[in-house]
Amino acid sequence: VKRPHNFPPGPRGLPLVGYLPFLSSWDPQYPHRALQKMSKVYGPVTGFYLGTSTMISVCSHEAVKEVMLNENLNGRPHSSITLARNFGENLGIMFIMGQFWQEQRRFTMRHLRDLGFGKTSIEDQMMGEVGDLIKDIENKSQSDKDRVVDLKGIFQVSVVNILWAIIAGERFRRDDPKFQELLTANEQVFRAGDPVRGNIPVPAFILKHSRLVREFIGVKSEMTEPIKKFIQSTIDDHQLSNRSVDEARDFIDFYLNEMKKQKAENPYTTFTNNQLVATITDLFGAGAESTSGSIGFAMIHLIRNQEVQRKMQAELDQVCGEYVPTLNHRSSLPYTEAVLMEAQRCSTIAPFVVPHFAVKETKLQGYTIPKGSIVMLNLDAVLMDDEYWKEPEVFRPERHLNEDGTKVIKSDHFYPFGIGKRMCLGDSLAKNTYFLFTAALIKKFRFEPVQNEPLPTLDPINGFTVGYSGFKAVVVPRS
Ligand code: HEM
Repeated sequence: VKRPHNFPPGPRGLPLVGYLPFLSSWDPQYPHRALQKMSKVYGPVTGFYLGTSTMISVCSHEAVKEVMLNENLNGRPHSSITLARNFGENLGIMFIMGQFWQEQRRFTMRHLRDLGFGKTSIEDQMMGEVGDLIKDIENKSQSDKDRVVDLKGIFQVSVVNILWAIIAGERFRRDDPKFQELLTANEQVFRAGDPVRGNIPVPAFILKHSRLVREFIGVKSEMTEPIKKFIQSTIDDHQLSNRSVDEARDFIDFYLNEMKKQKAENPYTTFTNNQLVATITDLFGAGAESTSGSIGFAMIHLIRNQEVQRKMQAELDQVCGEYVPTLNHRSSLPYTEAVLMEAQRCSTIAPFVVPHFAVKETKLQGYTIPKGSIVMLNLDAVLMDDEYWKEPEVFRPERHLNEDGTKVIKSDHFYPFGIGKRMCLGDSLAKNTYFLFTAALIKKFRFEPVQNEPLPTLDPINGFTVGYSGFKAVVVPRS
């Protein structure tokens, strides 16, 4: 395949399929590590063909940052997976671009913020969910003679309940089977996807008729059907209640009002029912998996590092006394903050961020990036870069603290939520949720490894984002 002038260095592939058949030879298990190994040979910006698409793999802090801040690289590829998920159209927020994206993202962010994203106004509600989770774990620990608790999937309900209250004004019972089904379906969609192959633009008819191709790129979009149906029925209920802007109590109410207003004024409006369904599918998907995954990985790190757990408990006891940690305590808990940061650094749940796309020909680290290239940002490479982080594989919260441990150091190499205009839209909610749950659990319980069993693994499970493996722990209430 002839490469464009000044294209980044990289391996050559075969006609039609490009480098696709050889990619996994670099690392058969983890695509993000395969591309990191490739960058050691070709440099931090590597270019190759995947199918007929030009693919740019970006593996250094300087280059990743340059992409995130370059508006010409702020598009998203239109993959067959997202089309299959969203009524055959490009909808939602995560996978759209241009003016449509700007308009929808701005509206969504404004209202989610007003409704409590990152605000203490919803803290009571969050603390209610924290309390329920603590009770659930307490009961499970009490009912086992060795106090062993299975912590698989246990954080998801709590996290989604907070998000769902903002979106739809409702919460679920922890044991509601219908809700559990939705969460399982969501998890399956995320775990099935191949983060690199999933971007190849396979024609819809091939995707529809070939199970082999679907499996190869990890399409389980049929699993989003129950989620979409559930979202639609929630929207229908809101339509019936027909609350005006003054009575609006959640995101769906605000969106329906905007739809009504725009329908009367603007024949080309982008505010439609399907767009609302797709936006909520994005928020539900992005919010449920990522935040509960971050809590899960942090808990595994803390079980594997008992000394760190004890130090965190000592700080929590000293600062919060008998109380469960609140957002007000947060700035007085530098060690706890450093533990949370270190878990996000060692086990980022988005090793590939979300794929970016060149909307125009542009330059990156001096190379020419052709219009239409898919740009894979390797956040894991940034957070594990041994030239910046000393012994990056070692879990060491102190690296985020000043010498006497009283202040958190903000490094410009640490951006688990991305930077620039495509940055995570839920970061403020995610940070608060991640802090309140992890800190409360460590304050209330001691988590220990189960005797005679291997330690819970940190090896991530692949997918569009990566997940943690379910794990068990001995959970002992602290007095
Ligand atoms: C610990 C939890 C989370 C992490 C680590 C995380 C991380 C990220 C990252 C790295 C990106 C991509 C940035 C880029 O493309 O350059 C992203 C995008 C996004 N995130 Fe998050 N996220 C988290 C939680 C959430 C939550 C709770 C929500 C929603 C409620 C959310 C909604 C989104 C959306 C909608 C986008 C796409 C934004 C766009 O394309 O304009 N995320 N997130």
